[in-house]
Amino acid sequence: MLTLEQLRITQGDFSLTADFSVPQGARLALIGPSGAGKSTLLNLIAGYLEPTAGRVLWQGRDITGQPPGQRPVSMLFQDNNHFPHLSVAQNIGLGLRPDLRLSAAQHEQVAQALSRVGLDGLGGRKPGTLSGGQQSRAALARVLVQRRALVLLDEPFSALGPALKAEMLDLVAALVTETGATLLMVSHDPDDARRIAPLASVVADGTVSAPMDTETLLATPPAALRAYLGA
Ligand SMILES: Nc1ncnc2c1ncn2[C@@H]1O[C@H](COP(=O)(O)OP(=O)(O)OP(=O)(O)O)[C@@H](O)[C@H]1O
Repeated sequence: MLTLEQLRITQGDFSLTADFSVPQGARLALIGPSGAGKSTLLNLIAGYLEPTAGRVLWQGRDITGQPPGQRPVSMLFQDNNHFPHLSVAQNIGLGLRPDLRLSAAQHEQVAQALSRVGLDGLGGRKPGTLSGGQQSRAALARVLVQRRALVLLDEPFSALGPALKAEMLDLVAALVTETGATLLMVSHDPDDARRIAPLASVVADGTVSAPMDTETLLATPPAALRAYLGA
């Protein structure tokens, strides 16, 4: 279970609070207006930002003071954060060993991850030579080899067309189900939340609401979400 315990961050005029838990293996969408703090929340959980107050706990253990690399977290950003000068396989290998001195078993893990995301035979290519959808798959393969308990996605598929995005969301759902990982995903599109996340939280007015059933939330949105959805 991920617990955000009276978590608060203040950056200039902006302040965000969160106080709830997410069950292990859950898939949670974070929905809310631009600038409301969705990325900020993911960065707090990943350790790229420090809270002003409160704690982040994983399975009851306080991880608030841990550096990002030591947290049980994989994070995927909108730009897929590939290193352009490294091959696709090397980019995935970085998820296992930052110095890329992979053992035979780790090379095999990379090959298996490539295969699982449908990129068999493309490991030797540079990321820039892959299509947008293939780059997203490669980024997912890196998350997959890391086998971390918490997977954070910050609108990674927003540049893809609707059909490809739906395919990637289904792949993410399948992968996190296989590994038992807990997923938090930022999305601007309520249909993304419906497709992949049984639970959703609203990020608005300086607060992240406790997770609730996605369909119920979207059917009866609170005022802040109603304004955002344009309903
Ligand atoms: N270093 C900073 N100092 C002051 N304010 C900041 C700083 N960094 C971010 N902010 C503010 O924090 C708020 C939350 O930003 P964040 O990127 O988390 O929003 P978001 O919900 O992810 O937005 P979007 O949907 O547009 O990506 C914004 O209002 C932003 O201006």
